[in-house]
Amino acid sequence: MADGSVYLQAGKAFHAAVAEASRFVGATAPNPPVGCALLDAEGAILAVAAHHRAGALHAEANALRSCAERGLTDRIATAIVTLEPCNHTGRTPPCAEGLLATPVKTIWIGCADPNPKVAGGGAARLEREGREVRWLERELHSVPDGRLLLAQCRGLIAPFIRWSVDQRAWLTVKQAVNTDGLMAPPTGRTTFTSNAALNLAHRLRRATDAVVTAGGTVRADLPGLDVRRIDDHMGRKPRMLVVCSRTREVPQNWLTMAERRFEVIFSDSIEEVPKRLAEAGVLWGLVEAGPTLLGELRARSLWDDWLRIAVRPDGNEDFSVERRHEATPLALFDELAGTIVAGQNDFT
Ligand SMILES: NC(=O)C1=CN([C@@H]2O[C@H](COP(=O)(O)OP(=O)(O)OC[C@H]3O[C@@H](n4cnc5c(N)ncnc54)[C@H](OP(=O)(O)O)[C@@H]3O)[C@@H](O)[C@H]2O)C=CC1
Ligand SMILES: Nc1c(N[C@@H]2O[C@H](COP(=O)(O)O)[C@@H](O)[C@H]2O)[nH]c(=O)[nH]c1=O
Repeated sequence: MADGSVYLQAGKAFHAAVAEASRFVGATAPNPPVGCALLDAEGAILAVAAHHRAGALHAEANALRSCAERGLTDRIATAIVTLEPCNHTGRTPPCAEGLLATPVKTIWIGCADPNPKVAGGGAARLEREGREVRWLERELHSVPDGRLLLAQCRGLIAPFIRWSVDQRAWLTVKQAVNTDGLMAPPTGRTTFTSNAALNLAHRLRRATDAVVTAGGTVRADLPGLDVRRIDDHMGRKPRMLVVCSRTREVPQNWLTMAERRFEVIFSDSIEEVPKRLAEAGVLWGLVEAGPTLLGELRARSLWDDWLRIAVRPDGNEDFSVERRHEATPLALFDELAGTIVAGQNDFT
């Protein structure tokens, strides 16, 4: 096969693997979401699969099983993985071994595994056995949408890295701003953004492990903070956490909150919040709070990325993303990915 079509097929398969992994973002903690596509020698996709939840099969194992069930194992020529295959036995057997049990010739890897137990080991194991390992990062300009796909592969694991390396939850702030530059909705309402923006907000809720709000918003809005507006929400219910200071009184809506199974994080010091969330098992938290908490998070650089939805006087909206790291899980959302890839080096 000519190199051009190899790149075309790899790009297509990376898109499929990222899309499948994205469906399980928010369901795999404390593991990262991972996707895998297996291709035949002509570049046709034989199977696409993802890791569904901790303890369940890894993406590669799931895709291999799908091929085995249909008698297609002998046709596997290329594997596309969003994350380097593992080579250690954890809750499941090593994926590198699973791949080595097939005739796979080439393994394309989206990004290296930051887990010190894997870190380069999976790729090295495959190469030692004579299989070709190709890193998306090194062939970005040849693979169609290479930069977008790399941003998405890195975005899939960004909260996991923050959690496992820094023991902190990844915090995405979502802030809606009206034409006056203010965040308060009109009386009697809890939101003021368009359906498109609210749909995105609910997809973000579905993808995150917890929605984080604060005492002021609970008192003003008694927010639901649940996942609606999405058909394919797969029963996802992010935890709902409320940040309160110990020194102030417990929000007066406490009883209703308790019925809705809110959890309260009392925090003497706001600096502790990302760490406290990580301890509570949250890899990725979506902050939907008012200007007081947002001001505190910003002043102390306690956020990882910041999505601002600004309503313009003509009623349209501008979506902008600020980020403090090169990788961001917001790259997984179609309406934000373009801005993120365009401003690839534009982070603090
Ligand atoms: N447009 C938008 O995107 C959004 C708008 N809103 C709007 O925001 C308004 C409410 O905002 P606001 O009153 O500023 O309230 P916040 O939601 O920012 O909550 C403030 C509360 O957070 C807690 N808190 C603040 N700082 C700390 C700290 N250092 N340590 C621990 N806890 C802390 C305190 O809770 P406590 O007092 O309980 O101790 C404080 O009262 C509402 O009108 C709501 O509709 C809300 C969310 C999103
Ligand atoms: N105002 C505002 C938002 N505000 C957030 O959404 C909460 C209401 O959501 P729910 O209780 O699920 O209906 C509200 O309390 C606040 O946390 N979100 C937005 O996408 N757009 C908006 O204009």
